[in-house]
Amino acid sequence: MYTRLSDSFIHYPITNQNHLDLNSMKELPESHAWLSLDDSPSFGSSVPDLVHVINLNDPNVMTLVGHACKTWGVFQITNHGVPTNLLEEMVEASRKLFALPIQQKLQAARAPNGVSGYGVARISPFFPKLMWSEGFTVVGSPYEHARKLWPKCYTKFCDVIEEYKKEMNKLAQRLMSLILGSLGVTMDDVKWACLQGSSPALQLNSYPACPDPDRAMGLAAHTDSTLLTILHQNNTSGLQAHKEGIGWVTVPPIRGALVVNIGDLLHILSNGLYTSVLHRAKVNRTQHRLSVAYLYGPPSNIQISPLSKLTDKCHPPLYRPVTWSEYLGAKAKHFNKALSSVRLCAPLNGFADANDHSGVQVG
Ligand SMILES: O=C(O)CCC(=O)C(=O)O
Ligand SMILES: [Fe+2]
Repeated sequence: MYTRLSDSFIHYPITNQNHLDLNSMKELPESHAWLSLDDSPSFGSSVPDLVHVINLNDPNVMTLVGHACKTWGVFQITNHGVPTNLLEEMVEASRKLFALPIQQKLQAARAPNGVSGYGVARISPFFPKLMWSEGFTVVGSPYEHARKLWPKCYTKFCDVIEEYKKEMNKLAQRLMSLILGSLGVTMDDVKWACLQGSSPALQLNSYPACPDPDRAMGLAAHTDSTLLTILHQNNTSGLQAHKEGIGWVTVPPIRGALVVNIGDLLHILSNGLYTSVLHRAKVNRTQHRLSVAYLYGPPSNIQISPLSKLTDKCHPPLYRPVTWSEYLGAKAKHFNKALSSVRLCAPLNGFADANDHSGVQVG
């Protein structure tokens, strides 16, 4: 069994990475033209209750966070303490990276069965069409790949990445403490929660302006294989979350706010009480959209299983213990059925795991 994050995809290489230079395309190629974007939302005649915006200084913050985790699995946060200039510097560093010529970016290409480097979305093999996006993943130190991008001046990029990871780690731990608190559990009950996440990943996403955005998909529907993800969507609309009974809802960018997604591992940890949110990114005709996702998980040697405080005779554990990298492997193999693949007992309704989203059209 692999416990190192970098080994997660060793058996699941992406063999056919089609590296088109999207920035130079005047038309949408057939390879990127999606037949159905499942846009049939949305709110009918009633006004939906929108993705919550939570002020982290609110005296009621724990209750608000718990409610958002239960009902949506996604929320936005303000007063999060991450300096604005660091958020801006991170976006500028990404902009510089994605503005490099494609041949240069390919110098730092992710190995077919690796996790770090430049490449297409890891979920691409599950879809018949390609996505209108490019990505750069950092697990561990960014130096090796950054040196290939900028042989002489990679230090600034690496410094920004390291500083960003440091700040995000602080914030992720604060959020974990609130989330656990809202479940009636303390950080002391979950010893590993106070430790540094194993090797949290940073995912830089680039969605160039698209000549035919209604038929293109930036990042197809998926849940994150994390405990939680902190997303900076840089004032450009594109992120949508799916809510049962409502459909796809845009998570509007709010200046200075960050988006928090609940991931599959938190769904497991909470024994299904908190929902991992299905989300996707759309593209637009005029703006190049950049986003930065901080993917936070448990330390690599820790097996995640439903918290014992949340289980009893009437609420048996629904999932078997699984490490982060083992779960990433399950995701690479089963994609939207990964949760079912680690499920111990069938849901009471006899259907597939509600959080597997098998019934939602993800393509
Ligand atoms: O770009 C976005 O808004 C979403 C990115 C995302 O979902 C991811 O990186 O996992
Ligand atoms: Fe995501």
